[in-house]
Amino acid sequence: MLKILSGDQVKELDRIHIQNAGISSHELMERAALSFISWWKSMEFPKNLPVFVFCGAGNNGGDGFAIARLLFKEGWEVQVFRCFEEGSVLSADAQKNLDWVPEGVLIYDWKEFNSSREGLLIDSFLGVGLKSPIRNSAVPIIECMNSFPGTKISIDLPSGLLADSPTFGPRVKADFTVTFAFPKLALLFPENSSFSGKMVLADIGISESEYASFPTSYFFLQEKDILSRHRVFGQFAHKGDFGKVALVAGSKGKMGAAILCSKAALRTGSGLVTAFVPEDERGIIQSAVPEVMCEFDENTDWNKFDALGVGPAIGLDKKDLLQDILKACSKPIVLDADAITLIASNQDLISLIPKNSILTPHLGELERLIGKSTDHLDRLMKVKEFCMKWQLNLLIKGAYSVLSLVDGRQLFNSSGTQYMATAGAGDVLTGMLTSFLGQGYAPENALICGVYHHGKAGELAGQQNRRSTIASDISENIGKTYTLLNVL
Ligand SMILES: NC(=O)C1=CN([C@@H]2O[C@H](COP(=O)(O)OP(=O)(O)OC[C@H]3O[C@@H](n4cnc5c(N)ncnc54)[C@H](OP(=O)(O)O)[C@@H]3O)[C@@H](O)[C@H]2O)[C@@H](O)CC1
Ligand SMILES: [K+]
Repeated sequence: MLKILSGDQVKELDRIHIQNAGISSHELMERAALSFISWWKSMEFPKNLPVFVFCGAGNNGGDGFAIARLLFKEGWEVQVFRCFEEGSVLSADAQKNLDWVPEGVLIYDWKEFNSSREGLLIDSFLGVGLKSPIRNSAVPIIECMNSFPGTKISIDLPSGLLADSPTFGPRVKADFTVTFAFPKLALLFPENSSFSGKMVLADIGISESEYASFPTSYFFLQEKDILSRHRVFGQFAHKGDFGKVALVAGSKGKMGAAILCSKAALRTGSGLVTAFVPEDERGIIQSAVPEVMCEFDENTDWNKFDALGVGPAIGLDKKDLLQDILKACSKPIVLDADAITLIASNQDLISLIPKNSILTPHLGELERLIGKSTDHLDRLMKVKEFCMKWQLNLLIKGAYSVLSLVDGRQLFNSSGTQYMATAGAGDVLTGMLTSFLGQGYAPENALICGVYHHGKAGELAGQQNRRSTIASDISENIGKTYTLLNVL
């Protein structure tokens, strides 16, 4: 898993890599520029548009000068806009790349920029070197870039955005941010999404082993991390191996939640799925999902199941049932929706939750559970504390959902799409997580596989249906995610 380092650690990582690879810092900058160019080519921007590159005096600006040179070589009309006084001292690598800007690329002062021209703007003014809110003298430069209505692409970070803490001052509003080596933490904060635009991760050839000595609790979960987390089932596997799970879900008028999570558990691979639903409502689920069995006796032996998912639409009058389940269960379980609201308003229940269980609140439920947060960083810290204190796993849902683990690690998921913001998507996830637990996955792996495949299934559904995606479409695409990732 890719470590997410702090802006301060970048220089040290550079130093280690430069030493290991036997290259100069200027060569590393060239790699960054080349990596950017390969993304640029994949975008197929209209070639008739001129490119305006805003460059600062540090290494972020150095990237910009190199990119200007490489784009010019590719046949683009390129203009550079200097974001520093003429005669300023530049970083050594930026100066070298400035010296290498070919004659065909005209260099102007940023004040000469005409924002009403059509073109593509590259923001290479400030990157991870920014450690405090920008100086007053830099504000008009940011405003100038933001007055440009065309596509804006930020290099490494939108200028003005701090790499890993909340930012309040002016910053560039980018359509894309092409960030090097690892995602900068601030690019994953929901409050920055309108500034960072779509994040693109550009590889600059630093291997994960070079990150080994860097302490961090933040990680970025990618497709290549998933397959090894899966269990393999052979030819002789039987229903029992795929697990017997129960879902406590649904109530009068909200039986859809029970249907969605049960079906998702089946689609994820569970051998046997039992739904605990109100007896009067059983007809709905039994005709919608004939593969699901129903039970109604709340005094059942909950430990006869390999895994349990509790909460979707059970109603807030089920505290006693929830308490009985928590007291009875010896294995980790999945808790969602109404179960979390009940726990939030009866906090004495928290200590009854089996260790290593998985909680999947939406933001409203999370706030009820741990209190209000001032921003995402504050939320991350509060959740980490909660998970470590109670030895629980918790998912913060949203773009780049955060998988907060019992040991304090927090993993940002990279799969998913905005089209998953639809009723019942969370019920599908509960079914998937419960299914993986029931298939014998350790809770950490169940959470990682469940969240990643859920996001991937949502992406596939979103590609076909865009905003008409409904939760059932996510479920119907779970199988395709297994094919895509080659999970047997
Ligand atoms: N491994 C990687 O990831 C690689 C990283 N690389 C790239 O290097 C970038 C980091 O470069 P960096 O360290 O030179 O800093 P950078 O962002 O250019 O900022 C320095 C400039 O900001 C200015 N400035 C400072 N504070 C300010 C303020 N409050 N308000 C206004 N201005 C302020 C400061 O001015 P000064 O204080 O010196 O007067 C100076 O001019 C990184 O983001 C990536 O793009 C690649 O090239 C290679 C591989
Ligand atoms: K930038």
